[in-house]
Amino acid sequence: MTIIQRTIPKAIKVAGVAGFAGLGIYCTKQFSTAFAESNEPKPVFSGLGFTTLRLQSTKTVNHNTKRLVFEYPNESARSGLTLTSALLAITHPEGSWLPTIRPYTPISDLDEPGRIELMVKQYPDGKASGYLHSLKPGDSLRFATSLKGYQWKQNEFSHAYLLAGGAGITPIYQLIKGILKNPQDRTKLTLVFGVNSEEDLLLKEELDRYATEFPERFNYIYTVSRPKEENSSYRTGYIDEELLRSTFRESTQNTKVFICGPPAMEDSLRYLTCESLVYRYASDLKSQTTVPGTAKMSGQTKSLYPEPNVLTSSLKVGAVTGLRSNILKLHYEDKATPKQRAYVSALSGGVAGGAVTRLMGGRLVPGLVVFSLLGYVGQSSYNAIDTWQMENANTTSKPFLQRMADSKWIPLKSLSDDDYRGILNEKVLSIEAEIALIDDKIGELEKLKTSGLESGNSDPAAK
Ligand SMILES: Cc1cc2nc3c(=O)[nH]c(=O)nc-3n(C[C@H](O)[C@H](O)[C@H](O)COP(=O)(O)OP(=O)(O)OC[C@H]3O[C@@H](n4cnc5c(N)ncnc54)[C@H](O)[C@@H]3O)c2cc1C
Repeated sequence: MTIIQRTIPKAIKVAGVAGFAGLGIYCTKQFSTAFAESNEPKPVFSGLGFTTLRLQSTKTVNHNTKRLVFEYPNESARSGLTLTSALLAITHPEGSWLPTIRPYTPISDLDEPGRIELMVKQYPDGKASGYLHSLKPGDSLRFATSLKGYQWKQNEFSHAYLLAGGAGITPIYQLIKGILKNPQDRTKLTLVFGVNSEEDLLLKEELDRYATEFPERFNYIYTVSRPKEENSSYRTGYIDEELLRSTFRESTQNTKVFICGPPAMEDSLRYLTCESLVYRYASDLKSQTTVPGTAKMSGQTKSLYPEPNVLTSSLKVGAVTGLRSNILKLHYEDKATPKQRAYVSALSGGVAGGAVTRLMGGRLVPGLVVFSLLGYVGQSSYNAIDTWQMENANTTSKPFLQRMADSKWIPLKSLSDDDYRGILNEKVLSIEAEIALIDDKIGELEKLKTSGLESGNSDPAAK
């Protein structure tokens, strides 16, 4: 903070703050005016903050999956979410003293007024999913802010390949629904949906309906790894390279692959790209031989949501910063010494880092220790740099050559004026001493000359 304060002139800062304030007021006014004009209530998930919704109804889909419908406080309110978004649900699993936060993707129309629907698969010993499955109509659930995934732009790609595994179909389904219901969007979609058994083909009815309604734009392939039916009508096996090679038949220009599924599936598929798969397919057709070489990661493959560690890191940074600035403001009234700042950063890092790590399913103590250390070391380094900068701000900066000469690693020495004067004085003294010696010599010679002359005059024969 200090660095910014020092480098940005006060006038610019004031103008910036005023600008932001103005923009904020303008946006708020525009926003409220728009809603006032249209008589629409404020979107339910607008901005940051918590939202508590009442569970209206539940529906069992299969042995481990349920659909949960939540109602908005105002029946004409809409979600305000965009493609693709998920909601962070705050759950309170039994026996856990800290809440557990997990993202869940709405499967209902994001513009639908009055309600929102989630589809939740329960994992064995799953904390959040177990809690959500235990909820009864009339119970309420709190949501933290919404989580934005890939920001879809209509007609950005001519064809999108969507690879979904298990409950990973929910974000992919939200995308399919949003694209197909937009009459201006002409993107073609191919879904490859991999599940364990036939009963795990979630949202199958809806997907079948879309395939019938939009035969030119939407098609799908279901693949079942452990089919229960003897003569299953579905492809058997995982989503693998062979399946993708037979699916990706189009030119790779302007196509994109989206992946959403269990971490292991995402990891194994991420390294296969649309480009490499089409290339391999084309080469195989020509030569009928296997194309050597491993597929490389490229920008054409995209996970729909940020990596969980990116999400966790952002939450941690946000929590640490918030906690730290509040302690500094409330307890120290923004007058903490550098040492106190280091302690506050360590404390905030530990508490916030530990809590977020725990909330996102990690272990509390390692999170606490690592983040308090990071907080302390980070703040101390900042303090050291800040002190160094302050000291340097008060001294005039030296030219580059002089700084080089000042370095103990360079065998040159830079001279100050006093050093230089001292050396000159030494020289003058030594010259004066030499002059004095020469004077002595001249004196002696003159003496010799006079004494020689005198003796020559009295006894010229001695010469
Ligand atoms: C952006 C996003 C959107 C999501 N949307 C949905 C959704 O709409 N519906 C839905 O049901 N889930 C969705 N999930 C997954 C969800 O957030 C939770 O991860 C899931 O419910 C498990 O949480 P838990 O607390 O019950 O399990 P945990 O207590 O964290 O884990 C219990 C056990 O289940 C295993 N497990 C946890 N998650 C998975 C997984 N994804 N695949 C395989 N095994 C797993 C763990 O390894 C562990 O053994 C989404 C995830 C993300 C990142």
